[in-house]
Formats: sequence, structure tokens, C-alpha cells
Amino acid sequence: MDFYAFQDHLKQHFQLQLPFVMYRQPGEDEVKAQLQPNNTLEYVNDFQEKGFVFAPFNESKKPIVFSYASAEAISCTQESLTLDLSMNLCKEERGEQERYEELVAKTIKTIRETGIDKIVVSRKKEIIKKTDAFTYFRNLLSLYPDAMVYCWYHPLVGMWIGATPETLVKTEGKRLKSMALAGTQVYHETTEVSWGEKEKEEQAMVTRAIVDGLSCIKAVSNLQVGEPSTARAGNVLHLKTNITANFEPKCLGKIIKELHPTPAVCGLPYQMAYDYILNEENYDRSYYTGYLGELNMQHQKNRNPRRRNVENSAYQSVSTQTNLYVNLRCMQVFKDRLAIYVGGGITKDSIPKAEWEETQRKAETMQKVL
Ligand SMILES: C=C(O[C@@H]1C=C(C(=O)O)C=C[C@H]1O)C(=O)O
Repeated sequence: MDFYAFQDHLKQHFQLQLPFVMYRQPGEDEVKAQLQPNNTLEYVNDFQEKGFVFAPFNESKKPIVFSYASAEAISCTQESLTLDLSMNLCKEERGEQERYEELVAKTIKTIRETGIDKIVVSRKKEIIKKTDAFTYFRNLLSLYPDAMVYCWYHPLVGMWIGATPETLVKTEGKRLKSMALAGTQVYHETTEVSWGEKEKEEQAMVTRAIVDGLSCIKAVSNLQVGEPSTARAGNVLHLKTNITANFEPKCLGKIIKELHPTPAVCGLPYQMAYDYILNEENYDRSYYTGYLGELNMQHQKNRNPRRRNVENSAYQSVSTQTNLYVNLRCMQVFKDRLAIYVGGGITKDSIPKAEWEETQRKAETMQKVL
């Protein structure tokens, strides 16, 4: 199926108001889709389900799953596009900057008074315009080859689009990978940059918390932690550390519950930061800073791609993979309106105006395709 046939098929499905997800994982050029035949809402119970998961930030709400068993699966190869995008300057709602800087200032004060290490606060940037989800998705595919680009729709929930740089957890067989992604600076044509102490310390805290959390789980062994490196995500750079381990697949649910929400999108200590966000942020994050992606997907692998035909079957193996990403750099798409969600980690040394600017740069990831 070529890209245009793929897109037309999904557009028809969308016109019937039926649920679907289309996505392309980082570094791949295969665009996949799952189309649901009806609008029943199914939820994850024990993480042994097989399907595409979409989970909110709020842990007390269950993740939604589009089950593979009931879905129609299609795929195509991403087309290469030459993009000529001039960024849409979006007028900020009056008072939004002041309101956000006040929230950041209040958060810094709370951190200094209570000894909390870090709290991630965020906001929603509303834009009034007639929307075109399929064009946004296609442009995001071309602009961000290293992101998980997705468009998810359910008539009873709404539509979300994103291009996230952050892995929550990837598993294959008994191997697991996660990452600590934190610290932000603006990208100026190079990734050879130095990082300030605030960012290094903030990111190291995230790494430590993820490693400590995973090492408390009996089913996890052989934890290995890489060196921090700089990773580009659109207009911004982050510090990233890769974390790998072995694990028992029947304990996947425990691991996901331990990891979500990571200190990269919530804070530390976890419970104090989480309560602060729910009480003080003054809006519902909904699916922003939740997670999404493939859960327990069966992948056929050819061990020796040169062998063919009858012989080949002996060299095929099936592996079970999970590929979940944190829902960042995302927006909620309505017919005549959009809401872009952005935030950043606050520590005792944060500066409110700089935090506002950081959210503006992060919002550009989506604004570029509007
Ligand atoms: C919260 C966001 O990003 C997270 C916060 C970061 C930070 O505080 O520096 C960096 C990457 C993400 O883990 C966002 O993009 O909205």
C-alpha cells in the first residue's frame, strides 16, 4: 500500500467516526496503523494484553488499549517530502505568560520551603484555527525522523497528535530499555554543547530515581546505566542516559507502574511532586505526560535474511516487543481549535522567565506544522 492509499483508508475510517492510531517509531520508515471496527472502549488490566496502549498522566485512570485481535492492521512506507513550513506565530492568550511565571515562582518557593528536589509543571497553549490532522501528521513524519510520531483518535476521547523524543520502556524478549531524558537548551545548529550544573544535576536525579525504582523490582536484573549524552528533539536539546536490564516478562505491568510517571515529567520525591501537580497546576493534563505505544506485539524475525523459501521457515523466530513512549510534544486536536501541552522541570534554581521561554520553544515542535 502506498502512503496516499494508506492515508485515504484512514480518512474514510475517520469519517465514520471510528477509532484508529497511526504511528511511526524513531528511526524507522514504516508507518503503521491499527483501525478499530467499533467504538467500544477497552482498558488495560494486567499489561498482558496485546495492543496499542494510550494512557493518561493520572495513575488512577486506566490506560486505553486498541486490541490487535480486533483491529485491522495496515502499513506503508513513509514518503519523502520537501517541506516548506513557515512557522505560525500563535498569539498567546492574554495573561498566559504572567499566569505561568506565577505558577513557576510559587513552585520554586514550595521547593525551597519543603526540600522537594524537583517538580515538573506544565500548561496548555490554546490555538483557534481550522485543523487538518492528516497534514499535521504527514509533516511531523518528515520533520522529526528521530521521534515517535503518532495520531490517535477515539470518538469518545478525542484526537491527539505528537512527536515525542522520550522512551518510557522498550522490551524485546527478556531485555528492557528505558531512558532518563531531562535538561533542556535551545538547539543552535550543533549538538556539541556544554551543560550547566542545574541541568546536569536535574538529569542525574532522574537517572538515579529510575535506576533505584527498577532495582527494587525482583524481576529486574543486570541493570546497566550509560553515560549522559546530548540528544536533539526539534528545536531543543536534552540530556539523555540510556538504561538497560533483564526482566521477567510476566512482571511487565509492575515495571510500567514503577516507571510511570517518571521524574522527567512529574518530579522528586515522587508522591510530593505528584500531589503538588494535581493540586496546584490548575488544569487537567489528560493524556499529556501519559504514555503510548505497542504492548506485547509479536514480531516475526528472519534470523538469516539470505536464506529463502522452505529453509527460511526454520530460521524464523517470533519475539514479543513492547515499545512505549512518554506523551510529550503533543497536542489535542479539535475541529476548530488545538491545545498544545508543554512543561518543564523546576528546581530551587529555576528562573520563571526562562521556564516560560522553554515551554515556548517546546511548543514550536507542534507549531511548526500548523
Ligand atoms: C515536560 C516536558 O519535557 C520533559 C522535561 C524536560 C526538562 O525539564 O528539561 C525535558 C524533557 C522532558 O522529559 C515537555 O516537553 O512538556
